[in-house]
Amino acid sequence: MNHPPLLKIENLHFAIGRQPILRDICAGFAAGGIHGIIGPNGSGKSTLLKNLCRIWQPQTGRVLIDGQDYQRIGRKALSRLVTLVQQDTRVDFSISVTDFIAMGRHPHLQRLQGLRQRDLDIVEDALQLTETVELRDRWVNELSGGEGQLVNIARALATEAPLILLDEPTSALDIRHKLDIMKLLTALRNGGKTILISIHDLELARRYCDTITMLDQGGVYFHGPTLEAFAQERIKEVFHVDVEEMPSDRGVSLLFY
Ligand SMILES: Nc1ncnc2c1ncn2[C@@H]1O[C@H](COP(=O)(O)OP(=O)(O)OP(=O)(O)O)[C@@H](O)[C@H]1O
Repeated sequence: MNHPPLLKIENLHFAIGRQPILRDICAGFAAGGIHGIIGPNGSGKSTLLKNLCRIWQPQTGRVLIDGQDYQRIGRKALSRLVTLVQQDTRVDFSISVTDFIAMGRHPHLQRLQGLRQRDLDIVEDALQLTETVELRDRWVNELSGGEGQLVNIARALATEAPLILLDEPTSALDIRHKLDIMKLLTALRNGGKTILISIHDLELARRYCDTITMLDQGGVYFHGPTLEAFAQERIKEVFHVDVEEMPSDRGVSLLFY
């Protein structure tokens, strides 16, 4: 991966009230990669993702998307560049899967404009890519956690945003659905998307992410290639556990103790 960074974070500080949550975050994320954000509970992963799509705004520092300061980008245009798949997929209103995914087209439409054929085609593609075609007429609020997560990703795809942020998309899923999501993200990366994923499962992170950003107490402890991230001393210092890499024919598994 030798692409220039699609996303650059410069000296980002974020506080809630007087409580500093993120401090002096600096990082660059190359286009066309899966970038893992890891760190203990409360280290700031979700808060960082929310700052990167302007749900929350940093008090100081800059976020550059494709070289442009995101504060200078209008809300709709920003939604066409970056989209967040939140952790909680539940909605408290009845909406069909197809209509929910079609909401991803809103940044491309004028106010009160209906969906055009191109929008319907993109929704169809998102259903196909996420293998959710069979769910299309179901109510979103009646889906299982795994189904809901796929539909959420389909909505993100419908935005056509090149930058997709995912907040712990695998945490509530069984092992098969976890692997399905990671394989889907790999396919999207191979298709050119840039993906930032906060993830607790360190084994999945090691296997599927191209780079790792390790947060500790609101700061960046490590930012670089995945294989370097999992050095014993780093894991020990940030997660306070020991780790041993166990190589096998199928890759490397991690033993924590
Ligand atoms: N709305 C809020 N108001 C006040 N403090 C908050 C709010 N949201 C998050 N925080 C605090 O910010 C810090 C970082 O939280 P955040 O959810 O970003 O961490 P995280 O790394 O995603 O955690 P986890 O792995 O448990 O999901 C925590 O100390 C949390 O208590």
